[in-house]
Amino acid sequence: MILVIQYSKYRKIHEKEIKGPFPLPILGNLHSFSDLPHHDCTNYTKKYGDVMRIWFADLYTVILSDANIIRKVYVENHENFMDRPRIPSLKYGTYFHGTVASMGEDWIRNRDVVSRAMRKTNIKHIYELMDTQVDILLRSMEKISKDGTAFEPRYYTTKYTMGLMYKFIFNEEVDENEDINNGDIKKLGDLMSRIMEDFASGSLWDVLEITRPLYLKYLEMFEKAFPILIEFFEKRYKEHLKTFDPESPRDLLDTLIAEYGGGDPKKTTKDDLLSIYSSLSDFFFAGVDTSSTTLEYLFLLLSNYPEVQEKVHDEIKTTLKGRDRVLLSDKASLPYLSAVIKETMRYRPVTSFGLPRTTTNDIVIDDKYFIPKDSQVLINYHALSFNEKYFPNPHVFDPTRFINEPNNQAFIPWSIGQRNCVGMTFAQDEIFLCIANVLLRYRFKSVDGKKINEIEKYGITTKPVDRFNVLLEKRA
Ligand code: HEM
Repeated sequence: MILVIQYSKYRKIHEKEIKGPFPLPILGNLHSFSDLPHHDCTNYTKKYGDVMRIWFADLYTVILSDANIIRKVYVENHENFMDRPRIPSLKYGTYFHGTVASMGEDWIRNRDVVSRAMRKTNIKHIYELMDTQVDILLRSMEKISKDGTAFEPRYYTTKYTMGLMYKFIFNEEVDENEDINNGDIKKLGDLMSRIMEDFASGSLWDVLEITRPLYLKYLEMFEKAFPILIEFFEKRYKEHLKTFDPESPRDLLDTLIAEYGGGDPKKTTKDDLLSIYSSLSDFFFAGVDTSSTTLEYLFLLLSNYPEVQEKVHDEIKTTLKGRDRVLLSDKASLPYLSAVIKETMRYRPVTSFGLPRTTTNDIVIDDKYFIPKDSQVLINYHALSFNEKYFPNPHVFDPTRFINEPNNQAFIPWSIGQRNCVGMTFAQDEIFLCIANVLLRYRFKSVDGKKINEIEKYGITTKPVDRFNVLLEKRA
């Protein structure tokens, strides 16, 4: 009986149905995935094309690997694709509030609030925060290079982006000597990973209909990560209210307080509070690991390609004409560095499938592809990055491709359209300021003189599979 129900689901649904591999009952196509599912999907494109269908157990999923189609879907048909799939883990991890998880009118309002909040949190102030964090990182590097010990990029790039986010969100300092592998920061990171892991990297329980009632019951009874996170944010919310001045917001939390009721218990609803707490959680979730992993890959690839590292150092040195600090205003004068950052993000995209979207109505895209209502839609960043049509010789790490074509329309690591990454400029600036100032002062290389393993490990953010160290050499 189950088999009949399962297979009736897989029947042909439209003459313009999207092609994909043959599914099995219950698991759909999940059985065919290895521990690098984004690579598996890239391989499937050879047979099924740049728009294909995969059954994630019971969830009909459309995977896009072509920049023109992605534009047609995410920009031209934004309204039909702006929501996120209503999967159980997202429900119990966010109560569908905040920026990442809200839908429809709620999302439109929240996105507007958050975008204004980011603009209002005085831009100059944000740059000063970034500068301070760069200083902290450079002091750690100075000490490590003097001691002659090895430098672990993952630890220090995470400390850099986490320190920045703490200050940006709560106006709180992360102590320079604090070990982020312990204490409050570790607790916060673990909670957020638990909440977002299933949503961002996929979980069988979320997509199996047969076990859904049990799974929902389980989450209702035992999933306590989001309530604990709420307590963490609520404590800071109350602290902020004691000294809150709507005329001079100190941080993101202040600007969200001002936007959602100004802290007045009569004006601030329960929903408003959830929107504030969930938005704070989103910024930690979406803004820490993504940027730190991009920086980690920069350390890895520049160690593996020393000629690129020397060239980019020379460009910075020549441009600065004796100054000892790279400023954001130097960005336009450093095209090779910009190209290196872009090529790193192309060669090793940190979000394998971006964040999932869903369809509000049946739709035919480009007169070719039928996408049914309630499908999950993903971008395969790996396939897009290695699509020869847009990036010739894609398996070669070659920053000059972005010198020749700085505005390559297929380079969209922050997604596109109205629901793209709200932290894009923030991320671009923090990555640029950090790596430029490091490269000005240090040469780095692998510890054993061999190439560092470039293979990635799939996850919420896709990181280098091995933690690695580099040796630092202070430049004259
Ligand atoms: C290398 C760094 C980053 C990359 C590659 C990246 C990429 C992305 C992508 C692909 C999405 C999904 C957009 C979609 O649904 O189409 C996204 C969403 C988002 N990102 Fe980023 N991101 C980065 C850094 C940041 C930073 C630093 C912040 C915060 C300051 C941030 C905040 C967000 C938020 C809040 C969303 C949800 C937007 C919404 O649903 O409206 N991201 N990001």
